[in-house]
Amino acid sequence: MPERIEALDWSKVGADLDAYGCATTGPLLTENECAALTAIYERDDLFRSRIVMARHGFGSGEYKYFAYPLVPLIAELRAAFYPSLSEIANRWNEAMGIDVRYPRDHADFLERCHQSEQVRPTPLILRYGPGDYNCLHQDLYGEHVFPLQVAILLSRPGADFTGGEFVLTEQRPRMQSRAEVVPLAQGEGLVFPVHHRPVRGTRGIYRVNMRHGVSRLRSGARHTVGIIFHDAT
Ligand SMILES: O=C(O)CCC(=O)C(=O)O
Ligand SMILES: [Fe+2]
Repeated sequence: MPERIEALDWSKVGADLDAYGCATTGPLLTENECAALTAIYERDDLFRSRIVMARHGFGSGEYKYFAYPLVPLIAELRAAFYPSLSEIANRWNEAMGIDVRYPRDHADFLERCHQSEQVRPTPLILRYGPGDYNCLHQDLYGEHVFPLQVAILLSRPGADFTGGEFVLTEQRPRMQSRAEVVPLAQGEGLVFPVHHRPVRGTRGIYRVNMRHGVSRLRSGARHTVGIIFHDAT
């Protein structure tokens, strides 16, 4: 996994995040890995909790948070993505005048979370069926926030499901909001901001507020894995 993630075009990921507020990875997980992750959704022993989205007004569908120790593939993805993302996160914080900096090693950042009682793992698998959707939201779970996250589509668009597009919105200060719909292939990842990002305007750099969600599934079943780098209270 570290080799696969190091081999991504990180300068393009950074440039796409700066320009559009998100970046696709291209093929990341194999069909077999996607199928294996989809299948473990049924393994309740691997998860710490199950959320039925409609009960909380989050949309329709459900998700489960992995328990520690994370299954190896998820642990590897989380640790391998983090170092390159931490560079982008630090550059963004500098641009936005935020003095938080992120260590190079995910274990060191988790230590910071754990010292503030953010100890519960946040990686998750989401499952949507016909008519399900995920309302626009931000994955904030406490004081400590790592500002970028990754979602990987496990299902095959057009074959396993239709509809269910990944949607990002950005709310710009005193301007109308902009939406981005991101087509993903099975096994492809998307890097996007948790809550805000810097945008260069005519009068310098400003902060735009970001939300993400999923449009209504027209048919079939859609599974996604979400990798969030801060832990939860
Ligand atoms: O199902 C999706 O594509 C969105 C998942 C999500 O909200 C997340 O990964 O944080
Ligand atoms: Fe999310």
